Amino acid sequence: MAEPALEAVGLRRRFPHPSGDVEVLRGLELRVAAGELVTVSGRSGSGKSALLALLCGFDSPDSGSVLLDGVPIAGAPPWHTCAVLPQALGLANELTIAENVALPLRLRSDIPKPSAKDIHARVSDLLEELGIGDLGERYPLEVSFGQQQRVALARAVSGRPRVLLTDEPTAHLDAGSTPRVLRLLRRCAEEGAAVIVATHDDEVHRIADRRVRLLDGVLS
Ligand SMILES: Nc1ncnc2c1ncn2[C@@H]1O[C@H](COP(=O)(O)OP(=O)(O)OP(=O)(O)O)[C@@H](O)[C@H]1O
Repeated sequence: MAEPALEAVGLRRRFPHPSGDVEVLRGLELRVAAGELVTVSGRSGSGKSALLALLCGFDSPDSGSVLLDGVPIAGAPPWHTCAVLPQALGLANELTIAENVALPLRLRSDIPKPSAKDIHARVSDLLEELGIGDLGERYPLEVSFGQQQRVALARAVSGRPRVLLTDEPTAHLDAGSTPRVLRLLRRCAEEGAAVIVATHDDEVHRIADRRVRLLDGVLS
């Protein structure tokens, strides 16, 4: 495999529980190369979301480390480096859908800011591609949860992140929308992102370069 873009080394994470602490991740190892799409399966409660939270720096492991391009992360990296589509979506409800998707492009400070015309074009293309091209001027709470989920995916990918982490990205979609989301995830990998998808959906596993399973706190 090529040098990993994202690497998890010996991740351990324990959570308090009324009947005693539960160690959800027990020395987990994962390496994902740039351009690779990896799906993570595992029963409900096995720790998929907990793993994604560690990989994007929202949470810290009890021991072990997460490396991006060989460098340990300290807190959450910027969106253009590592973007996340969490199950809770995390859209800004006071911004329109188009403004939400434009955020990573507007906030990026490491390169010259794209022009308003380029931002508009990127946002429109993504919304169109995901079948929600007519919703840009609405607010997140004025559309369905499945539509919000696609908005959150568009926002995650708009800044062309090096690493894309998505949690159940097809969970609330109708049959017509799933292929659109799968095509976009695949394209992100083909454009060079390391893509990790936690999912129960066999349709998503079918587009993966590699599938790993989370069981008893480790991947196999
Ligand atoms: N912040 C937390 N505090 C306490 N327990 C937690 C916390 N986060 C996760 N857990 C526990 O860790 C375990 C794994 O949860 P997680 O949400 O990662 O599972 P999952 O595999 O993503 O499940 P699902 O497929 O249902 O989304 C669960 O037992 C959960 O209760």
